Amino acid sequence: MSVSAFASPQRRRVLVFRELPAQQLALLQAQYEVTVANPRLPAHQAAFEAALPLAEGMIGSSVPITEAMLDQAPHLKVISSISVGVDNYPLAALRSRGITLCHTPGVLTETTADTVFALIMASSRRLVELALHVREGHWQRNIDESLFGRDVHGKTLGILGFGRIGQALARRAALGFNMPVLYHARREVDVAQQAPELLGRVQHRPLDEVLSQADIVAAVLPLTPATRGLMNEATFARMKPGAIFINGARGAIVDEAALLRALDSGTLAAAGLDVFATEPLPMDSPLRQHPRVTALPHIGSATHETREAMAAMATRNLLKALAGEAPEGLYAEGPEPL
Ligand SMILES: NC(=O)C1=CN([C@@H]2O[C@H](COP(=O)(O)OP(=O)(O)OC[C@H]3O[C@@H](n4cnc5c(N)ncnc54)[C@H](OP(=O)(O)O)[C@@H]3O)[C@@H](O)[C@H]2O)C=CC1
Ligand SMILES: O=CC(=O)O
Repeated sequence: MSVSAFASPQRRRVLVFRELPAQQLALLQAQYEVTVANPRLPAHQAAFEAALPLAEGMIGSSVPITEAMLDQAPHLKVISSISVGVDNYPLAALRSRGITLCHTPGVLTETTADTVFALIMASSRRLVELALHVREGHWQRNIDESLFGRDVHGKTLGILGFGRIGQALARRAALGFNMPVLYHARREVDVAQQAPELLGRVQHRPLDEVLSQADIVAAVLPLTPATRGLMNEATFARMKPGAIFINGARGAIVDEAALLRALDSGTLAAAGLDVFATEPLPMDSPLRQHPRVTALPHIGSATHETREAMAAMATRNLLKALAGEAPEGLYAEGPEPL
């Protein structure tokens, strides 16, 4: 991505802080003066900072937007995130400054649930480890039980967070793999209304019960002050010995040192992780090389179809909100609605 600006003093300005497909960029350029600059790239930092003072709209993802940045952007009206998660944004500061936040719920739900289920399969059946066994030339005779995995079908799945992605994951597990599902969320979902196909197949339970009864626990809830560090020494200790932990939410909901201890002590048989406290995962993180960790580079929604749909929705959101109309992906809730 190159830093680009198309200057004209009369037009309203938009700052694109992450790559946007050409078609979406063209839609923005048709109406606005557009600067493309990702502040995570050293070569773009100056352009990003130079664009803030006149920007009325911003669109992008994977960049923590700070109050200091908002201080530099007195004309900012809308931020359109190319993500469903909004943990990169200072929600209270946006609210107090009257800046609209948009995100992309829904369009990535099924793809992300696919990824989380793939991590469940990979961790339980040791797919990455065994594929490497073949690739590295170790398959000289039939494998013995030291390389056997664990069944997924019929096992109890615990889901932390039972919104769009949690329910899509539950459908895969309950309807496809005959798995009883226990879920933890602050509110019980009206399954008959919201997901009738899951009636009788999912149960709302307190966190402790989900952790102590599930064979596999998968996290798909937002990162908020209440969920930061939710999985720690004490909560991992409540899990069944030999259980599997999957994180498809955000890295910071997990105390990674406690996760490593749970793996090394045998409390956990394996972990499948799409997200990490620091991304990209640092080269010296023990999670990179751990034999019982399947680590993915935050690819929950990373298919061609879904990333295009997210970029298109985020662009529509930005254009509508800047035009004073109601965007479909308006982020309306605060971080802690209860
Ligand atoms: N790995 C990846 O690439 C991706 C990760 N994600 C992550 O997944 C998250 C969920 O997305 P989505 O399903 O669309 O979101 P939803 O808002 O539809 O669902 C969130 C769920 O989490 C529950 N929840 C919220 N706060 C708490 C809490 N403190 N304790 C327990 N449960 C809580 C909510 O229920 P209630 O409010 O009743 O508690 C709800 O069931 C995103 O915020 C994002 O962080 C999303 C897409 C891709
Ligand atoms: O992590 C991805 C998101 O959309 O949130």
